[in-house]
Amino acid sequence: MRDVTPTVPLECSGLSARYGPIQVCFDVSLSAMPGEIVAVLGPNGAGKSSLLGALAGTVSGQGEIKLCGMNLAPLAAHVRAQRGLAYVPEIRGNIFAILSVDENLQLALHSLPRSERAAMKETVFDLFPILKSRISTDAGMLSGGEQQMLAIAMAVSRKPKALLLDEPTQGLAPAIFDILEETFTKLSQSGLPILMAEQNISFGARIAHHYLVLSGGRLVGSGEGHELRNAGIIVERYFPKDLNGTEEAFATV
Ligand SMILES: Nc1ncnc2c1ncn2[C@@H]1O[C@H](COP(=O)(O)OP(=O)(O)OP(=O)(O)O)[C@@H](O)[C@H]1O
Repeated sequence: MRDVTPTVPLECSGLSARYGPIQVCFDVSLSAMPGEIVAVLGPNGAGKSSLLGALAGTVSGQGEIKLCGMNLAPLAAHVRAQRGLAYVPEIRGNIFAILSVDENLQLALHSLPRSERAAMKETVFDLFPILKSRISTDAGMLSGGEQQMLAIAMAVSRKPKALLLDEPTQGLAPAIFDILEETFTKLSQSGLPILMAEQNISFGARIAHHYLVLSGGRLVGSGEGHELRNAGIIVERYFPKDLNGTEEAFATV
């Protein structure tokens, strides 16, 4: 009989991450289905960025990583990106400050067939109209929110199969959160799975279908996105001994 099990877009199991001899993530297993937004929550130093880096290939890792059934684990970071795993690092690390918005977008669009580039450019301008009005501005001159929009636009321009977002709201004004919420919701409705590291539980509550909690590099909890509406309960449940410090570490704008 034919196997009709749907292919999971993004999954990993037994994933570790390390910096030289120091291991910082341990035995992490997770998955994101089509159109799902999965938030990875945890305070500073929990290992969220390291986990995303191990998935993207920018941090040394061991374990199984699959993208639509393809084994990514042996592949270098740039090949994982070519295969369709898009990664927006913390602090907009994928944009080039001395290049204009247009030049940055051209770099990302280069991975598409020439015939698809103009339509994709319009798609990203539909997502972020402000970028169209800043087309000739150097990326380094954009506001933090605009830089984040450009970083996401570049990742999306490559028509990825899954999107990794590292703390997309970090350092941004709450007004930008609305734009990001709308964008991530639209992307997920188009079927794109999103794995998002986030310290801001309230932002997670606005968009995540599921959440995972990382502490000390280990997954210690998980649940449905709607549970995040009560951030206090999440903090108390997973970090009861360090409530004050953790409340600060978890922003709840
Ligand atoms: N380049 C590095 N070299 C050595 N250790 C690192 C490096 N980057 C992070 N670490 C350590 O790895 C652990 C996990 O850090 P990581 O940045 O992944 O956590 P995080 O949950 O993303 O925190 P934050 O929200 O502050 O970014 C921490 O103990 C951190 O000090």
